[in-house]
Amino acid sequence: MNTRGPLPVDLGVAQPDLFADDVPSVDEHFATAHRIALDATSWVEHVPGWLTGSEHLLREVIATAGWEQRDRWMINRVVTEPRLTAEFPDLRDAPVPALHTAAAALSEHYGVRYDGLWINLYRDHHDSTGWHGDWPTCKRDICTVPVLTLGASRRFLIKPRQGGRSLVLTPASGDLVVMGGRCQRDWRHCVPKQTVPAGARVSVNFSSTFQATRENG
Ligand SMILES: O=C(O)CCC(=O)C(=O)O
Ligand SMILES: [Fe+2]
Repeated sequence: MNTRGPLPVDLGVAQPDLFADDVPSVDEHFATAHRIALDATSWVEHVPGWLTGSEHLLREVIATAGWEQRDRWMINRVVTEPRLTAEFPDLRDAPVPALHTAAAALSEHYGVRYDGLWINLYRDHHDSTGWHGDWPTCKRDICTVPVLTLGASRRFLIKPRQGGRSLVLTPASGDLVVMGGRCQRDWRHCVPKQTVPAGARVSVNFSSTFQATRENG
């Protein structure tokens, strides 16, 4: 069961027009990109400060995305997800022009046509995403998944599917984290709850119909 409607919490964010001179823009050259090889076939890339004007974009996305509180079955009980979600399987339905520009720049750079969005809102430090590999957005062995952070910095962990040490990234507002190669098959990622208070964080996950489709149809 999903419920859609006005934002159920007051996140204390100002209206977008107060930041009208802070127009979001992305670095089409990905000049700060730093790629980490996780193993021979998986990698994660951190692009600090990829988007400028992220506070403006955060407020715009929070105000316009149309958030859902989703529930899901966990074995034998229904659990309310500890975050809000806005999903745009067709990018053309996404309300914020800067996200269209960002998708175009990512498509050009990574050679994947990003034509959809999946947006999470972590209202505060109690919100989280558990360990997972992305599905159904990645049904191919090799997928490139860009995730843009807006707002609070939170820890983003990635560890081998079989278990083992986690790599920790702490993307700040405007940073991009990109998972590539066999990451969604062989690795798991999460954004854990934390005791240290944090304000609102939005993560924009760029999806592609191509990657969400199995190799053999
Ligand atoms: O919030 C993040 O940085 C990651 C979100 C995520 O992994 C997902 O929604 O699949
Ligand atoms: Fe994910």
